[in-house]
Amino acid sequence: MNEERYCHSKISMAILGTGAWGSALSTLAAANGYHIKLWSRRSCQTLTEVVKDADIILSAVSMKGVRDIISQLQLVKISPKTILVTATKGLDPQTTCTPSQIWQKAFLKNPVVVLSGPNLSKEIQKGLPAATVVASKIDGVAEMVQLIFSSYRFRVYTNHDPLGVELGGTLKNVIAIAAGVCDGLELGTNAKAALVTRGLAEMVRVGVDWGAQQDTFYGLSGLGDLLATCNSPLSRNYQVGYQLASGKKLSEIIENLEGTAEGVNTTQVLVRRARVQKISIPIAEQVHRLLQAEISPQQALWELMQRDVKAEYE
Ligand SMILES: NC(=O)C1=CN([C@@H]2O[C@H](COP(=O)(O)OP(=O)(O)OC[C@H]3O[C@@H](n4cnc5c(N)ncnc54)[C@H](OP(=O)(O)O)[C@@H]3O)[C@@H](O)[C@H]2O)C=CC1
Ligand SMILES: O=C(CO)COP(=O)(O)O
Repeated sequence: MNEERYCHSKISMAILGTGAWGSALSTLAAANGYHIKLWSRRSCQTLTEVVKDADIILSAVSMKGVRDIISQLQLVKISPKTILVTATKGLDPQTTCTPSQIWQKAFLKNPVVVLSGPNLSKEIQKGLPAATVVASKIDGVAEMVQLIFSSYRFRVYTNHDPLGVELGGTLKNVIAIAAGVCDGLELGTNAKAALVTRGLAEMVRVGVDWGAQQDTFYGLSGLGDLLATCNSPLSRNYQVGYQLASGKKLSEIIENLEGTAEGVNTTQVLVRRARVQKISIPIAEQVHRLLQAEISPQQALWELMQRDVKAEYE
């Protein structure tokens, strides 16, 4: 890594996506004195103008925009030294790939960093304390991104398992929908603890099969994000589940939701992948059937509770 090129006072960063998360991340970096160029589809500046000379390009677009943004960026000549940071928590419906896998395939020579953690953007915008993880396989790259965002109110940890960090943030959205249902049905604290713990077991099974490290799921980007999202009405995914429990239709919930609930798409992709890989994910399967309106929330609970008895670890 060229030290001079990355002298911090000179680092320039472009953030793509000015939704809730892109805006919160730009607030954090700007508070540390970095000059950030923001881009969205509604920007006056072109994407080319915004990413020109950027040392770091951070994408905070929702999953449905990832391929679009990448195609547009491929038309712009970006340096192979430019660090690409992905903050999206979703899965590609066509390939089941994670965003970082898509970014890396499109920009083979560029270092790719995953940023993910228990980061409800509304709390961060209020200045409340939080922590996150930046992960890359390449030494020194995640550390660069760590410095940009670290502050007394935002603690950033590095990690060498980008896939595990990304899958933690992505898969917990499915369990957060189930947690919203659990609270909406007023099933109690015992039920919620069981759901979240067994949900984590499903995340670990899927993640390890995918090639991620098991330990990563017990850290901030896995368990940490699972706890935040399953326990907060600020989470859009939790809201989807909570409102389904009250009898609302999914289409109506999504129409009135502030921002994106990635878990709805992620559930479909996850279930498809788990069936191919023959991985048992009973909670995600019931979330899937509920989102497809094949069963009621009460039936989903019944299906989970009447499964055959088994050992906790097998
Ligand atoms: N909000 C949060 O607390 C957190 C969110 N995340 C993740 O970050 C991602 C974004 O979430 P969030 O900001 O909340 O979502 P929002 O719905 O608030 O914003 C989505 C962003 O994606 C952009 N976008 C969507 N499709 C396209 C496209 N085809 N081309 C260009 N841009 C597109 C939108 O652009 P436009 O404005 O033009 O529609 C908008 O900037 C999600 O994957 C989410 O899971 C991660 C951590 C925390
Ligand atoms: O990922 C998040 C918190 O870490 C945001 O959760 P929601 O997308 O459910 O709002």
